[in-house]
Amino acid sequence: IDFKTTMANAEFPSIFLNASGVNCMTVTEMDEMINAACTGGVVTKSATPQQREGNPQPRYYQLEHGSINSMGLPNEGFPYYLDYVTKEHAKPTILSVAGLKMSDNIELLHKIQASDYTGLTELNLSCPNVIGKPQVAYDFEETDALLAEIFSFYTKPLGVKLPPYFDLVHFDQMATILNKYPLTHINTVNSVGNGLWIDIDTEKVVIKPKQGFGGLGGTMILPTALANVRAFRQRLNPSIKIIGTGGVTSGADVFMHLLCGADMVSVGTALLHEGVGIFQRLTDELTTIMAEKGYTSIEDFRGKVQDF
Ligand SMILES: O=C(O)c1[nH]c(=O)[nH]c(=O)c1I
Repeated sequence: IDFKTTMANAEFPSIFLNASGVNCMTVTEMDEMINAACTGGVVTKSATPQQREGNPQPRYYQLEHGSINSMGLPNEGFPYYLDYVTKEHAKPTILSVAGLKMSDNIELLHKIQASDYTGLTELNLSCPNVIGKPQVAYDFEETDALLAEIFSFYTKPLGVKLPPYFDLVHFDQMATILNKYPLTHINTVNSVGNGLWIDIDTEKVVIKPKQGFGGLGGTMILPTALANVRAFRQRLNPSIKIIGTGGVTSGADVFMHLLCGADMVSVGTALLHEGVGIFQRLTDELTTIMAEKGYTSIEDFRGKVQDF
């Protein structure tokens, strides 16, 4: 079965991507993603104007059913990633950017607009771990104003990375804003912000930054991720594609994201845990499920989850 898909001007040989932040910090990691079997391409670590060390360690911790992180946007800096994505690669790239303030985002997108890069860009509106900075995408007015400013000059393919929402009215309000703009895609969900975990032997939190508060990923956020994929698929213009992210560890999880309407699926926590071999496993497991059900194409079931 062929899992290739197209978003904007990019043909992805597979529906699978890394979740930004995992396996995408350096050229070595990004090349590994591109060269791995069954990947569609690579999403870069969210880039800030300058290189950043990020938060003090430990800043990532693997839990029994997922992960918690407060990385603090460590990255090699925008020029590093723009240079990488502007080069020729065997598969498409998505350049993720995350300003620390509105003017950063505008500045970064002006630079991409002026650059030779013609691929997809993803504006991360949902980093939960920059100390003192609220997530832009939880401020509807700011998000609307930012997108209005960006699309007054930006003409290249652009998507946004969204945090999870937990209120149906918020889905309505955010979708109404997003539908105003010629976005290529949304990527939903980012980590579930500001969870907390404790080691009861030491009675200490498990990560150092932010008194142990960090974004949650992995299996435990799959129901939240599925709800966000379905809610936005129901509300967004069909022209806006969806990368489903959150909680994927098996072919069955991929199948559920696709039933909710995802066009592509990205993997974070499980990729960090298993390595890039996971994409062959997810492909094999999804293929088995489809064969058992008599599906020959993803389009036979994508977005067709049934109400009870
Ligand atoms: O702490 C991070 O670097 C981070 N961590 C996340 O879980 N999501 C994000 O978008 C980011 I930029």
